[in-house]
Amino acid sequence: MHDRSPSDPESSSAPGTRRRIVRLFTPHRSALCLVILIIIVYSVLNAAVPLLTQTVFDRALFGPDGPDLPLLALLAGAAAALACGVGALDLWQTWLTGRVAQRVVHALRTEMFGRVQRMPLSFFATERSGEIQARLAGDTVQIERAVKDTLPEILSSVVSFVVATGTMFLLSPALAGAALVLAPLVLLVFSRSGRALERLSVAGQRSRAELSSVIAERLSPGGTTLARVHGRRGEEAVRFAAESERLARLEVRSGMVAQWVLSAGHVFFTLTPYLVFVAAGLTDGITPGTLAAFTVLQARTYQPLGRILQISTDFRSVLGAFQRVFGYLDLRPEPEPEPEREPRRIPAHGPGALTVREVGFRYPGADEEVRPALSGVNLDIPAGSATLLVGPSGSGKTTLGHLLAGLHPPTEGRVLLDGTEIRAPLPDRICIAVQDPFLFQGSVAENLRYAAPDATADDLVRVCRITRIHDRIAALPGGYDSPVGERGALFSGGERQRIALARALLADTPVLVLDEATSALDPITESEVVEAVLAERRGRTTVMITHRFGVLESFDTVVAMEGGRVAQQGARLDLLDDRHGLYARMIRAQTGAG
Ligand SMILES: Nc1ncnc2c1ncn2[C@@H]1O[C@H](COP(=O)(O)OP(=O)(O)OP(=O)(O)O)[C@@H](O)[C@H]1O
Repeated sequence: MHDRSPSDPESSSAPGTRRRIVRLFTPHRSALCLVILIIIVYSVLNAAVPLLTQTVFDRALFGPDGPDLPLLALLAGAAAALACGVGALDLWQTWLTGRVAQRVVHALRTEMFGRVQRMPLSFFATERSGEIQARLAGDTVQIERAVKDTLPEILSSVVSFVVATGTMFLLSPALAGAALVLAPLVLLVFSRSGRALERLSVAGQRSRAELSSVIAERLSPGGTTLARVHGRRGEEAVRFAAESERLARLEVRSGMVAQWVLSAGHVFFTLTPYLVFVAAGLTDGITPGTLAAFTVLQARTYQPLGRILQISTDFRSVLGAFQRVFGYLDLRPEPEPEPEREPRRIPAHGPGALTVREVGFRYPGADEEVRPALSGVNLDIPAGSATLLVGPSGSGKTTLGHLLAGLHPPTEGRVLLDGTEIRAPLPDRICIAVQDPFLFQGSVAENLRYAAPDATADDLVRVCRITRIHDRIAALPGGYDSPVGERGALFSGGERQRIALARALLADTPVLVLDEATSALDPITESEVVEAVLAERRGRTTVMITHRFGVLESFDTVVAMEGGRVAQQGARLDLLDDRHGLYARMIRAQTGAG
């Protein structure tokens, strides 16, 4: 059940991770040094509290001349001032660490987003659903908490431990020795259980990622419909419950290990005062105040010790989160297209001419034994022409359409627009409308204006009239401001396609590729829409990939593909005359003509 993501870390302790984390924080070193300084001062001020307690006991309450109330009042004032100082430092440190945490995580999040955004389309086809979400949202939150809460806590615990131990030795080395005699045993217990907790936490992290992946995929509209249609809701629920139970068992086990550590710590903590009392009995000159101060100080040694070991376990699981984040930062996105050095040359035959030369394409990771999706493709599509791209299923039409739109660079050969090579999408020059279009949560107008933010209301109406969707939108209570729902769920498949096609027209590019962009329409509406798109094309090169080409008569040229190659290319009527050619055979099969 646990599929690995292509960018999963091999292990949470791969070398280099710690160095990269340090580099991440280097720009914030002054803020972090200040945090360390504040924590030291804070801990030293905190350590003064037991000394005040000692003075309260030995001088103000049980001094040689009896209770000294003015001194008690003075000590109370000092305690209040200390508490205020400690509180102010705490605030300052929280603000500083919060700011560093937010800046680091913001930088990581935005860099990851940018990288993933620029990944080839094949990455999104193979990456587990929910994984991107888990890394960008989940892992970064874990890192943020570690920096904001855990890092100051570990620092203050170390300083508290050192200061408290130092104070104990200052007050009485003999009692300090007795108080710390069990410390090595505590260390041993904590480090053993720390390793067990780490293993459990890594397994828990995996299980949570799996759960979020199942939720994202199986509770999507498509996932739930599929489960209902095939009556698999029960199995889905069982699968989810099994993983959830696994996580629950892991959580119980790690809770038990943590509790075992706490209980062991409690035993040591209960025993230690008696060891100190025994040492006090054997040592001369120990006052009740010193003993009272020791009681407070002991808590300040064992508690931070426990926290340090507990937190170091959390830190090890944060290392895993860092590794997963670094895994995405190491992704190799598609290279950005090089900026043009010279202004684009408009060739004599006008803008929008497509040329395909000896193009081959193999999908990343595709088996070398299997034939490539495209091979040896040569095409000349004149500017302003209307071309039908047809062929059997799997013949490479969509792949070629994607190459024309610059969505994939070819693995062999070149695709050119007006003599310039296309290796990346050119939003001002080429637009593609696809079979399963994406509408985002928002209004119809917002979805349309994604292609042209400055489009006027009249522009929206114009393109929607061409794609025969205006009347439907206008009839809605909110008109063009009506919501489209999750992925356009408030519209039918054919309506979604028509809105998306209108959006593509609004981009007003010299080249438009329609990849089965009207496949969900009834044949009559489809031919109406396609004819209108062609009639309004005003010199736009239009390439249409379709299986239902029998009724489309306004196209001047046809390209017929078979097995990743161009089988036929020419004027539509000429290809119709070639009775044994692929196009004529497909037309006959479609229309049932003899
Ligand atoms: N993302 C992908 N990864 C690997 N192989 C792919 C991928 N997409 C398509 N292919 C393969 O490439 C070949 C061409 O597919 P393509 O989608 O271009 O065909 P098509 O002619 O558009 O088919 P259809 O008419 O069924 O839409 C097919 O063999 C297909 O299995």
